[in-house]
Order: sequence, then C-alpha cells, then structure tokens
Amino acid sequence: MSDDQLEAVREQEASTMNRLQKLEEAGQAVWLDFIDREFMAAGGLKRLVEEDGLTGVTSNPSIFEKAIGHSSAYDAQLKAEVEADPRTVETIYEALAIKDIQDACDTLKPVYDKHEAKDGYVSIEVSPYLAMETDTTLAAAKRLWAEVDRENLMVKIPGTDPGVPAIHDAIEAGININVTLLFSLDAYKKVLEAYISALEARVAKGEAIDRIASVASFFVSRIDGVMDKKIDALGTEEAKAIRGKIAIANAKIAYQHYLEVSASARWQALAEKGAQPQRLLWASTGTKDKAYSDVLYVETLIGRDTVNTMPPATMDAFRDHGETSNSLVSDVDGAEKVLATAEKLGLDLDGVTAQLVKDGVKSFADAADSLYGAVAGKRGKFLAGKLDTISADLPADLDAKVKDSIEKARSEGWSRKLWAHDASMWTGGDEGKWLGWLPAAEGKQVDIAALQALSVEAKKYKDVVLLGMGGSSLGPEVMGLILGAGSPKLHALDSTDPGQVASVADATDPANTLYIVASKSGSTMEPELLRAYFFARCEQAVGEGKAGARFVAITDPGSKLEKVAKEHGYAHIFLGDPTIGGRYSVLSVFGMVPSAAIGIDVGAFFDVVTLMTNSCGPDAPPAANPGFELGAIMGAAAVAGRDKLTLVPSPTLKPFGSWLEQLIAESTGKQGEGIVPVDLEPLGDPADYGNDRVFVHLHLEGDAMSADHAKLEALKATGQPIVTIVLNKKEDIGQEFVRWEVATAVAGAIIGIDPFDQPDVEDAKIQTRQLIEAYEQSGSLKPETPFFEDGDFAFYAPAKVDGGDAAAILKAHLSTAKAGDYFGFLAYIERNETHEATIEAMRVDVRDSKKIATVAGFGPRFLHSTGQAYKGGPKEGIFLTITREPSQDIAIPGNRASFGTVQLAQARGDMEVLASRGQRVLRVHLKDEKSGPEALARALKAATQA
Ligand SMILES: O=C(CO)[C@@H](O)[C@H](O)[C@H](O)[C@H](O)COP(=O)(O)O
Ligand SMILES: O=C[C@H](O)COP(=O)(O)O
Repeated sequence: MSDDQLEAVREQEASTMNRLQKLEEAGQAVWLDFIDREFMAAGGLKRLVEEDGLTGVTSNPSIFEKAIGHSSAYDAQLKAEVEADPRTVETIYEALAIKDIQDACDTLKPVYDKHEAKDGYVSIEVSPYLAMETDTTLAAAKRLWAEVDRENLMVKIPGTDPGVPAIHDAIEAGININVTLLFSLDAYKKVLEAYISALEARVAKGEAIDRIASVASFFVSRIDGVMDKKIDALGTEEAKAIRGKIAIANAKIAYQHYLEVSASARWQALAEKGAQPQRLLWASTGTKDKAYSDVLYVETLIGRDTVNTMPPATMDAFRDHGETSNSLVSDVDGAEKVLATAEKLGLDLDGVTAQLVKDGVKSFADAADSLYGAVAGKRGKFLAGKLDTISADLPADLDAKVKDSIEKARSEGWSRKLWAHDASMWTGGDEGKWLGWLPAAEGKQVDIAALQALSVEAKKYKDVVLLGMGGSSLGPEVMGLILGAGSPKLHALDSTDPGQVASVADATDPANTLYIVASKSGSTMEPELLRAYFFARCEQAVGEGKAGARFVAITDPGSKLEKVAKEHGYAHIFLGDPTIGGRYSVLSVFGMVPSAAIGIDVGAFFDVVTLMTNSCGPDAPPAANPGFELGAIMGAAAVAGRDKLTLVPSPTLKPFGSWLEQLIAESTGKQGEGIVPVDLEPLGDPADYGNDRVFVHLHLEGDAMSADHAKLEALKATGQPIVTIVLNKKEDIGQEFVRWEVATAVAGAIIGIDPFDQPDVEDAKIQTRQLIEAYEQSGSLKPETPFFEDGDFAFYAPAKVDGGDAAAILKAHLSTAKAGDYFGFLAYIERNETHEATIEAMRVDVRDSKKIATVAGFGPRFLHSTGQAYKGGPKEGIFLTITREPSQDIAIPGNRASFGTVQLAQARGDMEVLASRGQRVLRVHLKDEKSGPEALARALKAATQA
C-alpha cells in the first residue's frame, strides 16, 4: 500500500472510531475504574474492550465495597467459601475479589497479548490497612501476585514513604505494580526512581525486564476538591482565575518530569533492553464539581504513554461528547503560572497533597472497614447454627454511647491494634506483652497430639484431681462441668477449706486418680500446700517413690513447680506461655490439659473455637466483630455507671460464670474503676433493680428457662439493658471463652485501664504468705477480739458496729447501702450445694430490701478471681466476711499451719486489705459450722425486714 493509501485507510478508520477509541490514537490508554461481578457476567467488560478499545481495569477498596458490600451477586461464592472453610473475613473477601480480578484479567488477556505485555492490565490493591508499612505491604503484594496468578495483573501499592521501598522490591521481584495515591510531584519522582532502580537491579542480576509493567497513578480531581474550597474562601478575582485548574496544572508538570526522565541516558539504556515506561495514570478523574465539564479531567490530560482510568459515568460522557487533543503538553507555561499563583496566594499545594495522601489512606481504610463489615456479616449469616450469636436491647442513651465506642474503636483500628499487640489502645504500657491468648485462641499454644496421648493415658484413671487457683482452675472446671463426659471425673480443688479438701480426698482413691498441679507462677501458696497434702496421701497409698508417675504439672517455664515436678518424677510437665495471664489461659495448656485428661476431644473443640477466633480477627471491624460488640457494651455501660454485669445463664451453662467472673473482675477492677460481675444471683422483678446493671443472658438452645425469659422480658420493658448470647449446642461454649476475652480487653480499653495486670491480687497473695510465715514462726495467728459475741456468732470489724444482737449489727452494716453499691458475701466455708443455697437466699433478701446488686465468693477461691475488683475496683462494696470454727481440720505435711489455719489467715488478711482500700467490711465468725449458716441467714432476714 502506498503512503497515500495508508493515510486514506487511517482517515477512514478514524471517522468510524468512537471518541474513546480516539484517545488510544492520541497515545492514551482508556482504562475502566470499576469492577463488578454482575456487570462482567452480563458481558459489560467484554463489550467495552470490543467496542471502545478499553485496555485496562483498576479496582480499589471503595470499588469492591460498592460491588460486594451492596449486592447479592457474591453470595453464592461467599456461602461456598464459608462452607468449605470458614476462614477469616479477609481471606473470604480476597477469594471474592480475586475471582473478579482473574475474570477481568482473562477478558483483557487478548488485549495484553496484542500489545505484547504493554497494556491489557487489571489492578488489585493490597490491603489499605498496610499503607504505612513496608514489609507487610511487600508480603501482601507477593501473595496477591501468586494467588491471582495472571501475567496481566498489576498489584496496587500506595506511593507513601513506607510504600516506596515495597514498590521497588516488588518490581525487582518481577511483579507488575500500579503505584496508587500519588498527589505530589515529589512523591511521583521517588516512585519513578524506585521503578528505574528496580529495573536496573534486575538487569544487574541478568533478569529480563521487557515484560514488567508499571503505572504511576496520579490522583487529579481530589486536589481541586480541596483547593477550590480554599479559593472560594479567598474570594479574590486572582484566586477565582485558577479555580479548577490546579489539579490539571499539577498533572501537567508531573508529565514534564516523565518526559525529562524518559529522555535521559539512564532511561534510554534500560529502554534498549526492552524496559517499558512507567506510564502516568490519571486517577480520580470523575468530575465532582457540577460546575465543570463532566469530561474535564479527561480532555485536559491527553498525551502519549499515559492512561486515564475513568469511572463508568465519565467514560459514558466522553464516549458521548469528549474531544481529543494533544492537551497534556499544551500550555505548560500556563500550568506553571497556575501553580505559581497558587503558591503566591498561600494555597499550600504541598500541605494539601500531603494531607490528601493521609485522607486517601484513611478513606480506603474506611471503605475496607465497611467492606469487611459486610463480608463479616454475611459470613456470620452463613455460619448460622455453628457460630454463637449476640443481640442487644439497650436503652437509647446507652445505645448511643455504645455506638460512639464502636466508632472510636473502628476509626482508631482497634481490632487490628489488638492483633498487632499495639498497646496504644490501652494505656500504652506493657499490654502488648500480654496477648499470647490470641494465638492460643487459634489453638497454637497446645500440642494436640500430646493432648490426645494424655487422653488415652488418663482413661485408666477414675478421677482427675486438679490442684490450682483462679486461672489455673476455673477454666478447666467449666470445661469439666459443661463438657465432661463423667469418666474420668474432674475434681477442681481451689480451696484451703478443710471440709472441701476432705470432700475431694474422700471422693477419690489415690490409686485410681491422676493429679494435676497447675500454677502459672509455680509459687502460689494454695496449690503448693494442696500438692504437699495429696502427694503424701498418694505416696501413702501407692508406695514411696511411686506417686510422681500419677502427677502432672502445668506451669510456666522455669517455675518452682517445674523444678519440683522434675525432682518428684512427674509423669508429664506441660509448659505454659508466659505472655498469657492466668485468667486468659483457658485455651492454653492450663485449660486444655485437664480437659484432655477427662476425655474432651481438644482438636474438635478448637474446630469450634476458631470459628469465633476468626470472627473476632483483626479484619473484622468492631461493628461486625462479636468480641468488640460485647466489649463496647461492657465498657460504655461501665463508664456510664452501669457497672454490674449480671449474668443470666441457661441451666446447662451455669458453671461458665465462675470463669467469667475472674476474667471481668480481675481485668477491669482496678484504680477505682471497673465492672463488678454478678453471677448466680436469681433474677428478680424490675422493681428490685437500680440503674447500675447490664444483664447478659447466655442462652443454650433447648434449655428450659421460661420463667427467666419472662423476667427478662419484663426487665426489657422497663428499659434495662439486656444482651442475649445464643449457643446452639453446649460444645459451642468454647467460642464464649474467645468472645469474652476479646470483649474484656476492649472494655478495659474503653474504661482506660490495663486489663492484663492484677495489682491487688498480687498484694493479697503477698499478705497471706506473710501471715502464714509468721504463723510458722510463732505457732499462732495474731490475737483478735470480737466487738460483739453471743452463742452463735462473734463479730469483727475495723471499727465497732452498734447493735445489741446479730440482726441489729447486720442492719447497721446494711444501712450504709446506697444506689449503685453492691453487697458481697465472702464465705470462708466449704463450697457445697447447701451453703450455696443459703447464700443465694441471703443475696435475694439483701437485693430486694436494698435494691442493690449482690455478689458472693467462697474463700480463698475468690481471692484469685473477683477479689481484685473488690479491692481495686469501684468503692461501692459492702462486704460480709463469713468464717467459722472448723469441726475438723487437716494437717499439711511439712507445715505447722493446718488448712483451717491457713484459711482463717486468708480471711483475716483479705478483710484487712479490703478495709485498707476503703470498702465497708464486717466479719461474722460462725461458732457452729453446721448450724451457723442457717442462723446467719435468719439474722440477716430479720435485719433486712426490720
Ligand atoms: O486504581 C486507581 C488508581 O490506580 C483508581 O482506582 C483510583 O483509586 C481511583 O481513581 C480513585 O480512588 C477515585 O478517586 P475519586 O474519584 O473517588 O476521587
Ligand atoms: O489466676 C491466677 C491465680 O492467682 C493462680 O495463679 P498461678 O496460676 O500463678 O498459681
């Protein structure tokens, strides 16, 4: 064909080209800034490629948020993903996005082939949460590159300062990169330098560079969005003259830099080796200000080797009436003048572009929050029947506060901070060092095979006796009572009460018992004394030197208990994780070893637990994160004065409260702040309660509790806050460990304390140890004198309480109660059903007469649990410490003090510390162990009725 003929063909083609195709003629690629499954399925993308000459697609978190978050087109895949493997929210989202990106890549593949790898790309962005991190961004880029597995993929990385090295390394690794969020010339220069030096690094290693593509995405309209406001504020004619022109001028100058670098010898050397230019891509090209042309940010930015990624509306508009010219290189002087005027007027383009980067990162993170929230919601829906649910009926004022807390947590990225061990969500202290319970909730702290072996081994025993306190006993006790199959039977002994020690000793045959001694610190007094007693007893039964084989230790590495266990030849020593505090240790060896020993299938248990762990993950924004949903209610309610968390469990789940009490009280109750857990207080009528409660109903499907349901409805009707958690089967209780652990950490952050220390428990432990050491020296406890005594009782208090009899004294003590206070029964007596019932009746009498919350604990068990909040928490407590003359006592081998003496010392020590912390205390000593509790209940009834 002659030149004339060729020209004629070109002219003919040009006249049939649509306006978008003419852009390609001018050297600019037309990309689509949009992706959507329905649109692709209906052939929309293919049509644009075939009819408009589209050569690329870009996506970003906002685009996927619109596609996935607001449509049911993804539900079928989402359901299938969840059913196949209910992984984290992020992995599910990525599976959906990757599928779209792969489909788009495949649609664009012919374009890519036709352009010999110079065009035909589809972009997917790394998580916007990583925009300020180099290493994780690089890792994410590599992962997406591998998972999408298409050569015409571009991975988008923000051109932030931390992003630049990741961009360099990714390109050097051979990944196509779309650098996003560029606003300033300076940032663009750094990015272009990163591209060139990465290609040079490949050349130096002898690697090919001809099929590596990159674009630098320069955001346009957002600049005018900010600058125009400043111009309007100035209002001068000079200012108005550059309205709507700064963004375009900025882009034109960036293009000049591109041309300059392209002409350099350094670039030419790479070009000779086949390097593709890093094209400038105009992004954010939809017109926001209706006063401007709807194709403003297309018509003005047309030039060779550039890309314009357009939202569908802009593309339609350009197809309809867009004009093509060589605009990008025209009137560059004018562009410089515009920028000079902007500078003269003090419009601070540098400051604005720096802020736009921050805003851009934030707005993509906000979009991701919304997107991940939508995915989390659907994941939860598709896990119905497997995942415990939560719902809340809150009064309007509390509801608003909870929403504020959720929004604060979202905007500050708390769910990611939690998993990143970032202490800034709490006090900024050492909280980040105490988060080993998170990997434990993924089943990572335990060796399932070792636990299975223990299960097999323990089958030969009839009983398992667990000796430990607080975090080392309460979790396993819940596991045993709710999930234990009955053989071997778990006896969790967390008391120095001689009656209780005797009950466990009498119920178990040492020859047929496996003993587990559990102590994280390995130096807690009670398990040390109990170990001494039961080891001697076991030796007596099975023969000297043979007891060790029936003992197992659970402790943190290097503890005194580990040493003793080795010396005594224990059958096993399971080591804990020192970055997990006791109350958070149930999903570590501390909870799982005893569980395995009583035959619970720990592997299956974790299959259930991890559903919740993943639901509470870093990628589940607070509003769709079950732990945060609950924690926000707990924290916001406590700050608003509703600091008595009242648990209303289904009958089967009743044991759960003992574990929960410790978690909540010990974590939040300090520095005069915190939440007081109220467990095992029977439900009353609306009139029995003040405004200081939140009720949490833990419901197990199928458990009968209609009376409680009716009462909860009545409470709801009077505006009391009711949270309802529903379990489908009792095996799902493991999910509640995770939910409440996260919730408590979150509540601590809202209250503003360190949820992982326990200063007052430590004090009490030290105090008790000192009392016992003094006893070991002197053979007696410090003498004490009651301020009143009769045939049944002796009363002790820091200051005499007026009253001629027990009822009058109790009445005087109760008379200090005011709204918002709580009354605590601290009973240093055997924990058995009779005593539990007596105390429960006394609680109801106090609550109904004084309209205050009541709590109860058996000593010394509660000292390692709720004791922290009673001492360190809100100064709202009125306590009645109950001690008694033991009818039988038990000697402890190697100690002068008996169990009875130890228990009394503990009660006295506890009362002293409570009084020293400003709580109101009274101690009643029951002279007759058998009749004493009932006599006390009668006196109390008289006191509350008088
Ligand atoms: O891929 C890119 C840039 O590479 C684009 O998707 C880019 O993110 C978008 O154009 C912008 O986010 C759209 O910005 P805007 O129109 O909302 O201001
Ligand atoms: O919850 C913790 C208890 O105070 C027991 O501590 P421990 O496991 O170090 O013996």
